Amino acid sequence: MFEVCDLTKVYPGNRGIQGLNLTVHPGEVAALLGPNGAGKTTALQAMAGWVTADRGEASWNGVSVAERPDLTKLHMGLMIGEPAPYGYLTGSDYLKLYSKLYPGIDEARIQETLELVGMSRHQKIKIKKYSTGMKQRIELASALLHRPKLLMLDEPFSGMDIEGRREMTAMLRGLVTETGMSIIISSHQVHEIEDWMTHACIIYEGKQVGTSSIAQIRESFASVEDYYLYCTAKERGGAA
Ligand SMILES: Nc1ncnc2c1ncn2[C@@H]1O[C@H](COP(=O)(O)OP(=O)(O)OP(=O)(O)O)[C@@H](O)[C@H]1O
Repeated sequence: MFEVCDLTKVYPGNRGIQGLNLTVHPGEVAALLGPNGAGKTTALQAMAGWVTADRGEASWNGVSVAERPDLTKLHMGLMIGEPAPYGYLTGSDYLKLYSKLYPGIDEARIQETLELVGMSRHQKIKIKKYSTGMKQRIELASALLHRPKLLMLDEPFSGMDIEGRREMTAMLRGLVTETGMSIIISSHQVHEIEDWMTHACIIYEGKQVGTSSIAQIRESFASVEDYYLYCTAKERGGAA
């Protein structure tokens, strides 16, 4: 189980994320939703231990991510920030480089993972020649290489075409169902993840302004988008 308690990272100008609380159990998919600049990426970076939190913590089965990255990172797959930054490497070489971070990843695992993200036939091409969608697929492969129990994804499909988005969401849904992997995902495309997220966490101007299970949302709202609009309008003081 992944737990986030009062997680806070504030940048000059009072921007960032403040007082985030979230619990994600095996097989759950939590969506971070919010407008541009709301603090979703900062929240993911703080949860992953990529930036030092000012306050609060994230923990995996009770072990602090910040204090014991050696224990917790083995269970986490991260796709945050620019995808596949080493343009001079081929796709397969990029995954080989990543494989050194984890024990027991052999060539068969690399090939299986390339297959999962639909990049087998492009693996010998240099990343600098990839489209944005292909870079995102390779980055997703690097996050899945060690078969993490928790995947953190920041706008993972933003550069993908319609087929790519469909293929990757179907693949991830399959992994969640088959392996109990959990996911924390930020996306502006609510409809793409609406039917497989289990929780929505709405972030607005660095604050968590709503968190609810899909079952609860469906009791009162026609869609997650309506819930999102309700939470953000309420925060602006515009909701009834
Ligand atoms: N390293 C940094 N130094 C200073 N300010 C930062 C830094 N990183 C993020 N911020 C600021 O924190 C705020 C939240 O940024 P963040 O990238 O987390 O938002 P976001 O919700 O992911 O936005 P988007 O949907 O556009 O990706 C923004 O105002 C941003 O300018």
